[in-house]
Formats: sequence, C-alpha cells, structure tokens
Amino acid sequence: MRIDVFSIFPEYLAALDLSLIGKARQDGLLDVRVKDLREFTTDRHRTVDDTPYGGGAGMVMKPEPWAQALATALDPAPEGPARPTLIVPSPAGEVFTQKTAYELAGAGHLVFACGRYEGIDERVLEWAGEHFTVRPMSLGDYVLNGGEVAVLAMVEAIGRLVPGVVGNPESLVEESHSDGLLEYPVYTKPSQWRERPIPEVLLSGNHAKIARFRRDEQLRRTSERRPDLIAKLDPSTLDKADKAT
Ligand SMILES: Nc1cc(-c2ccc3ccn(Cc4ccc(CN5CCCC5)cc4)c3c2)n[nH]1
Repeated sequence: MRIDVFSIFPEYLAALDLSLIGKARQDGLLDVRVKDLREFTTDRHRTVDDTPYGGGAGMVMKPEPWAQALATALDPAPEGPARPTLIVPSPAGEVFTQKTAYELAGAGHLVFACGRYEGIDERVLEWAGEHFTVRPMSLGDYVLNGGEVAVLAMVEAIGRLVPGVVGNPESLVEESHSDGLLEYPVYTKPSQWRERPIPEVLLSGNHAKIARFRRDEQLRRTSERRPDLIAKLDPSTLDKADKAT
C-alpha cells in the first residue's frame, strides 16, 4: 500500500518512522511518502494561507499549492483502474471507525491532506473529486488544530490491518470493536499484585470457561461504558455470547 501525506508540518509525521509502521516501511509493506506543502508554493514567502472570503476569524489554506501537491500523488500511469482515495481530516467529515480502517486497509493508494488554520479552500476538494475518491474524515466530535494528529491515528489504525504488518494476525481478531463490543480486561504476572488477585478462571486452564468469562466481560464493559454500541449490535453477536460457554 502506498500512502502519501501532505502537511506544512511534515516533522509531525516523524512518528510514522517508528515501531510497527516504521518496520512495515522498512519491509516494503507500506510505502509512506510525507511531503511539505510549502514545496508547492511559488512565492518568495512560500505562502499557503490567506484571509477568508466573507470574513471571519483566522486564515484559509490557498487552493493552488494543494492542487500542485496532490497532482504529484497521481501516478502518471495510475496502477490499475482504482482511483487513489484522498482522505481529508476535518471536523465536518464522516467519523473514522474500525470499520473505516478495515475498508481503507484494502485500498492500494491512500493520500492524506493535512489542513491547518481554519481549513482548506473547498474548491480543492471539488477539483480533487475529478482525480480521487474524496473522503472528508473526522476522528470524533472535538476540534484539533490541524489534520496531522488525525492522520497519525488513521495511518496507525489502517496500517496495522495490512497483512504482514502485525506479526501475529491472531491479535487483530479479538480486539475492541472488531465484533462491535469493547475488549475484555487483560492480566499478566504476578497473579497477586498489591493484594489484588486476578480472576480465578484465568488460572483454570479451562478454555471454554475462559472464553465465557471474556465474553461476559466484553458485554458488561460495553453496556456500562458504551450503551450506544449495544443498540447497534448484530443480533448474532449476542448469540455468540451465549455459545461461548
Ligand atoms: N476530528 C477532528 C478533525 C479536526 C481537524 C482536521 C483538520 C483541520 C484543519 C484545521 N483544523 C482546525 C479547525 C479549527 C476550527 C474549525 C471551525 N471553523 C469554523 C468556521 C470555519 C472553520 C475547523 C478546523 C482542523 C481540525 N478536528 N477534529
């Protein structure tokens, strides 16, 4: 998978050189290219912003540098029929979920446009629609100062689902939100820590009972912390809960 990221703070994306994503880049599983938007300006001051039409606080990102930058992510001969997907972090986007991560992990080429200031001139997204599948994307209902933090989160969530990136694919199966439920609690040695024991069942070696315990914990936690997810559950998920005896 190829991933292009454009930002006026490319150093923000240095975290993508680390850990699992960094290793996947070294292994050639992910081809991540971070570029500085200012490379695509033409004036002496490398200007990327200007005042908003219609007034209002703050500045808006100029369209031309973005069009010049995004054009470099369009391969001269795009690999195959698939258009690259352009993800534009925005408070006004669709909410990024684990479902979105799975979907995007199957894409061949993702392009991320990190806005700053009050956002990017809307005409950029209109123009980009001719060459990309454009998806404004929100991390959640809170306002960040720019798109970089959102891109770090999305690239990590997507990258770890690309085959070969996570050593043991098993660990991707039983994780939060993969079955619509929150994950169960985890414990490790010592079995008694500061007068606190671990749930006895986990020492029983009875895998059926352990599976049942974990499923019950998932349901308990989800109903306590995220009742909204219970309402959205696929009925078969609840049946599975009964079967995990
Ligand atoms: N999930 C999530 C994503 C973001 C996010 C993503 C990209 C950018 C680029 C700039 N900003 C700051 C920012 C500040 C104020 C407004 C609201 N203004 C009101 C009138 C015009 C705009 C919008 C945007 C971002 C924020 N935040 N949260």
